Formats: sequence, structure tokens, C-alpha cells
Amino acid sequence: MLLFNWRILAANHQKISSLHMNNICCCKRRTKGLKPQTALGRNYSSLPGVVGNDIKSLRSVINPPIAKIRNIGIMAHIDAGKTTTTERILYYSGYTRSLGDVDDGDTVTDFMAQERERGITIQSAAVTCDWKGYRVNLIDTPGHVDFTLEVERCLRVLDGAVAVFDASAGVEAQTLTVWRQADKHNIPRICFLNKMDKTGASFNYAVESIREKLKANPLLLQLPIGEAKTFKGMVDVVNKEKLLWNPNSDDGKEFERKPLLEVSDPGLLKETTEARNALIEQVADLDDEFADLVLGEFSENFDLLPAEKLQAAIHRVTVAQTAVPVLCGSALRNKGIQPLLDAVTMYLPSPEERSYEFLQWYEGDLCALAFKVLHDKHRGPLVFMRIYSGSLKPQSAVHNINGNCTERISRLLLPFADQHVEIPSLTAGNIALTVGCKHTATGDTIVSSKSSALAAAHRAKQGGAEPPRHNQEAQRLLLAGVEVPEPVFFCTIEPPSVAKQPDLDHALKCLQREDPSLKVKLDPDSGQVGSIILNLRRLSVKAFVCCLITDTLDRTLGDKRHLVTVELEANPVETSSVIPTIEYAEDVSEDLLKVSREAIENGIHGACLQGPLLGSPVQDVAITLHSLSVHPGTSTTMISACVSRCVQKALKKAEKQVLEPLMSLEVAVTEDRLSLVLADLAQRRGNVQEIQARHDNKVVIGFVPLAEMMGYSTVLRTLTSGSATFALELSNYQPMNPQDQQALLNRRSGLA
Ligand SMILES: Nc1nc2c(ncn2[C@@H]2O[C@H](COP(=O)(O)OP(=O)(O)OP(=O)(O)O)[C@@H](O)[C@H]2O)c(=O)[nH]1
Repeated sequence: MLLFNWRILAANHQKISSLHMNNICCCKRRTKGLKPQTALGRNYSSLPGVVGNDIKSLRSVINPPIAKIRNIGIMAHIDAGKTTTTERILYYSGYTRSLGDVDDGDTVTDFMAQERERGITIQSAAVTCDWKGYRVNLIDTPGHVDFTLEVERCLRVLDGAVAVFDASAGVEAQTLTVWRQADKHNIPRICFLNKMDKTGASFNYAVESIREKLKANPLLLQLPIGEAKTFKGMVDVVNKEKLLWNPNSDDGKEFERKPLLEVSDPGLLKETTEARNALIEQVADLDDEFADLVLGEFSENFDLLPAEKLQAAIHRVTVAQTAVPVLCGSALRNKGIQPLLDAVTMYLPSPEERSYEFLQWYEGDLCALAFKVLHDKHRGPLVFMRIYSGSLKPQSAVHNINGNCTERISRLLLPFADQHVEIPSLTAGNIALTVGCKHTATGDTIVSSKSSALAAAHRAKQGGAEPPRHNQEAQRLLLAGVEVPEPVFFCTIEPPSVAKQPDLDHALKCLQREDPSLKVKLDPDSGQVGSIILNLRRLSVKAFVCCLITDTLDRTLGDKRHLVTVELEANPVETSSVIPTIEYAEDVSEDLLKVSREAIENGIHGACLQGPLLGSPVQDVAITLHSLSVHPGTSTTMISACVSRCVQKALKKAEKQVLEPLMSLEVAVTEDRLSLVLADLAQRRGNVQEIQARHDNKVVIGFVPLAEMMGYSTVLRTLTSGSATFALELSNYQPMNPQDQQALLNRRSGLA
């Protein structure tokens, strides 16, 4: 089945006692001037620093001091080079023996078959590597516009991020979205201006766009030596050194770091000294401790200021998010990755530098967040967890607060993309991959036991934490949830035969655990076994005229009579929400409400979720219950059914209008293809607001109904020979015009 094929992961677990791992997948490769490699794909080296099979000796490697952990995400616009950068990081840190190439489809992080085919990063793979004594957990976040929720989910567990830019394009549409998400989660960032070798690459343009579009404060820690074809390396502004890569080196492992000298590089030295002085002033403006130092001891001569003092101050302002260090390079040409890794360990924070209020409530007990669930055909669900406090061990029971259930972790693994190393324990600050959790879904909070959760809840209460929603103690302890946007697409799927129904149910369950944005419900009208609606599209119905309706349900089941009479009214309200406002008239008896309020509200919610037009949810509606009489012995199900039917009648009578999702759209396109893009948008009922000039490109900004955007990426690729990019975001719901609405209703009823 298609859904299963998506998620089949050949996760290959390896006990730590045998440290050489071979990927079983066979990849077709062109070597592109890089080192030739074996036909059996990637070889993985053993964990650096680990000798022999003694698990005890591995503990220091597996659980490094928390100050030496960096949980880092790589975020960017599509095609900026995240995967290539990640591959280089893994190669230089010794975890892969050859360089993967996205163009050949054999990278470590793009490990799903579909990603390999499409050449884009869909699912974030968490990858662990070490760099100069630091443990770097890399999360490769997808940059494609369709997967923004996936990006947000990963951002939550990061302590820092590297934003990768295409230096020829500067800040692109999707970078803005991801940058805003990183702001929301307070994630300190470093900018890496990639593709400095590409025609049109411009360091200054890219820095300016960071300043202007992201409203960020860039700290230029490097200056490029050459640009586009002449790009050779960069200057380290902090240390006043030049970094040059050997043009004959295959893999960029070797490069020269030389101090800039007056005799050999007078021009570059002058430029670098000016850049360093400007950097010192910029940092001093943001950091009082550094300002005191600079104004005191070093005010006469900034050259005497030690690099370590400047680096420490850059670390502080980066962590405080008052500035972002900027570095440059070319991942594809193997230049600039090692200094980027140095900057990650030097400037981005360790887990203990991040402040998480909830940590105090656990007092060192386990608290972890399940941030990703994958389904392995053989081993069942694999859950990626970020450990915030305490430790995880295999063969242990844990408690899932969201699911209110106990889970058993059978195995604990360190994730190396599709290769996983089994380990005996993992402590706070780390990212673990667990096997055995059967109910945990993405976004769940995991603690050691129910009593530990209650003890933490008690401490939180004493500490005066925010009162929980729904008045449940456990709610206090949930780590920040992913904000799941309202579904905007519907699709109905059915199994090819009744025999396949259990497979389909299982696949949908798995997908829902992986992706909370996927809503699944059974279509009650179809009557077929398991016709299922993937509730991804919403068309809302607006009630304009208030309607008062009375309804009676009188049914005898067995020897029991169920009799309900209800009178209610539907009115329009401006809430922009599909959750109906519910009010009760004063005449409705309090005693009756006490026992039947839940049944009444279930009936109202049910009716509003399946509106009278197209079965779509109803937005902006208030229901007022005027009277209710219930015959003794009537079941609550009958009360719900009667209320639901009455609401449906009221909505049927009301004047209605179909609302459709309106998307805000940004398309970056070269000038010669602009008219093609505009003509196409006009056919899609697009409303262009403005056309901006951005470097050599034009950027079209406007709105377009979602219904018109099916297959847009393919059409845009064809129209522009793949040179254009676009970003699409839900803006709001707008009323359809009467002709379009009628055409839609006719289509749905089979009249057209
Ligand atoms: N010229 C040049 N091309 C690069 C560089 N880095 C990556 N590329 C190319 O840019 C394209 C996209 O690279 P990826 O690494 O897949 O980019 P990505 O950001 O992971 O893309 P998504 O997975 O789609 O989000 C590929 O064709 C790379 O070969 C670079 O430094 N210079």
C-alpha cells in the first residue's frame, strides 16, 4: 500500500559491541571528482574515541558533559544546501567515509525513498556526530513550503540553529517563515551564506537582505576571499587569519589557516582590521560586560584585544539573540564547513544555557519530549526523544502524560540517520531514539512514572505556575505543544478491498501518530466499510439569518420511551472559528442542564462539524437553547440526537455562504518568465498585490484561493524551467462568489 511504502525504513540497528556498520542499501553513483566508493553504498566509521567492546568505556562518549552538547537544527529555504551542508558536517566529523551527493540521491539525511526520488528533504532526520570533543546532534529541518509544521516540530527541541542561505539569492520566502518560527521558539542562530562559488553569489547582498528582511543584526565573523568562480576561502575576522582550501584537494579536508601579514596581504589585512574593529564596536553596543572591557583596557588599540574575549562576548549576544554571527562558504565545493562547525560549538548554547521553567519541577527526574515518530516495518514505532532532565534506559517503563499511559522502552539507540547504535543509557540534553513505545505520538511528554508527574505537578502548583487548562494537574507538565493549523484539504480514501481495511486503518493510525496535522474521520454517510476522510480541506458555511426551530424526537426502544423536545436558535457571530458559541436561555432548568449539558453540547458540535452545505464545518455560528423537555428515562444519546437534528434543521433554513481558504502567495521568478507566471495566476483567480525587485529576480506577492493551487509546483516548474520558487501560507477564509459557489455545489451533487 502506498502509505506503507512511504514509511518503510530499513533501520539497521547495531549493537555497540560491533562498531562497524554497513548500510545495506545499494546506491547508483557518479563520483563527480570525489573519492570513489564501494558499490555497497556508504560505509560508517566507528564512534571516534571508542576502542574495543567495553560498554563502560563508551559511557563518556555516549553521555558527554551537558556543556559539550549542541542540539542544532539546519534550516533554510528549499535548495539552499541544507542536505549538502549536513553531509559535509558528517564527513568532516568522521561519521561517513565518503561525501554524499544530493544530485546522486545518496545522502545520509535524505534517507526516505521518496526524498531520494524528489531530491528534497521531507522528514527531518536526527543525526549525531562529534566535533573536537563536542557532541553535535543535527536535525535537518525540511525547507519545503508544504512541510512547515514538520519544521516547527523540530525547532522546539533545538538549542540553536544554523540558517543556510543561497548567497546568490539572500533571504528567500521560506527562510522568512522558518526564521519567524525560530523567533517564536527563541532559538539562537548562526547564518551560513552557502553557494559562495555560484554565479551571482554576493556576500554583501546576502548580508544586507538578512539585515533588511529578517530585521536581524548580522555579526560578520568572516569575509569571503573571492566570489562566484573566484571563491577560494575566507578571512577569519576574529583571529585576523586567512583560510584557504587546496584547489587540488578532493574533499576539502585540508586547508591552510595563516595569519594575515602586512607584507603579504596589505589590502586584505586593512579590510579585516576595519571589519574587526566594527565587529568589536557592534558587540560592545550589545554586551555591557564586553563594553566595560573594551572601553577600559583596550580602548586605545583594539588589536590587542584577545580573540577569546571577543568570542566569549559573541557567544553571549548570540545566546541572548541580540545578534547573529554570519559565516560563508560553499558546501558543494567543500569550503567553510569546518569553521562553521567550530562556530556551532563556540557560539551556540549548550542545553544548560537554555532556560526551561519546567525543569525545576522535575528535580532531576526524567522529562523528555517525543518530537518525532517513525514507523519501522519490523520494529514498529521508533520515537525520537529530546531528554530535558533525568535519564533514559532500555528495558524500562516510562509514563506518557498526554496519553496517560505507561510505555516500555525496549531499546535505546543513538541515531545516525538510517544507522542506529544501541546504547545503555542517555542523559539530559541528548537526543535519543527509542524502540518499544506503542502509543506515543509526536509532541507527547514522557516522564518516569505517573507519581513523578504528580509530584512535579504539585511542585509546579506551589511554585505558582500558570493555572492549567481544563483544570487538570497534568496539563501543567506538558511541554510546549505543536500548534496544529486548521486542516485545509479534504480527501476521501478507501481500501481496494474489504480485506485491506485493517491495513488501511493501521496505516492511518501510524501516520496520525507521526503527524498530528493529519485528521482522520470515518464518513458516516458512505455506509461503506471504512470510507475514510482525510480532513485536510475545509469549506465553511456562514449562517446569516437567525432561525428558531423546534424539534421533537419520540422513540420507543424495547419497553423504554425516549422523548425529547428542544427549541433552539442559530445566529451569526464573528468568531472566525468553527467551534460554535453555545448559550442557554434563562428558562432552561438548571437541574436539567446538570445532567444533560454534555449531551446537548455534543449534539450541537456534531451538527456544526457537518454543515448543511457540502458537509463542511460551520463557522461563525452561535446556538441558543431556548427550551428543553425530557421524558424521564430518556437516554443522553437521544438528547444528543434530537439537539443535533434540530441544529441541522436551523442551519438548513439559514442563509448560507461557502467560504474557501485563501492563501497568501509569494513567487520568486526571473524577469523573463514573469509574464508567464502572472498569466497563470490570473487563471487561478489570483489577486496580485505587488511585484518587488529582489536582486535579479521579481517577487510576486498576492493572494490565491487554495482550490486553484493543486499541482501548482509542477506547473510553475514547467513554466519557469525550474528557476522559480514559491511560498504559500493560509491567510484566511473568504466567501466564494455566487457563480463559483453554484458551480461547486452542482459539481458535488453530480449536476455538472
Ligand atoms: N553551486 C553550489 N551548489 C550547491 C551548494 N550546496 C548545495 N548545492 C546544490 O544545491 C542543490 C540543493 O542542495 P541540497 O543540499 O539538496 O539543498 P537542501 O536545502 O537540502 O534542499 P531541500 O532538501 O530541498 O530542502 C543541489 O543541486 C546541490 O548540489 C554550493 O555550495 N554551491
